[in-house]
Amino acid sequence: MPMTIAVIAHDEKKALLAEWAHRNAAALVPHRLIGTATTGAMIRKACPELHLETVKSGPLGGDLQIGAMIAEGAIDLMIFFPDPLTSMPHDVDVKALLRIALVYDVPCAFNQATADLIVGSGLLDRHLTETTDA
Ligand SMILES: O=C(CO)COP(=O)(O)O
Repeated sequence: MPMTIAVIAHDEKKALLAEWAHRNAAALVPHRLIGTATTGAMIRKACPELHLETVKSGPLGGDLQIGAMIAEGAIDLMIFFPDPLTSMPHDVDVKALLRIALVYDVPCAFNQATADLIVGSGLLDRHLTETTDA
């Protein structure tokens, strides 16, 4: 089955995430991506072939929408490149997203190195061969 993968980045890291998605487009294309609005728009521009839907922008509730999807069991993997050097008006939402991802044990990558390890592990490809009733 395809995975549902949340893709989120703060402004300073958006180009990095778009570049990562472009570099890993072949592995990502069979899966469903859910991005916060601005991150999603940048990824869509870099890789139009990806199946990407968007929620609201992070500061307008997008992090919380993705958090709610995590609570519902609808997110299999989260790739989130946060900016650790800039204060955010929606810091509490970012914290809530991280907390709920930990509560539900969602596999997460917070930088390019870890995102590469996850793709390199074959997790995305393995998931495709799994069936719902397996
Ligand atoms: O703010 C974000 C994550 O906290 C991301 O939101 P945008 O992708 O809309 O910038």
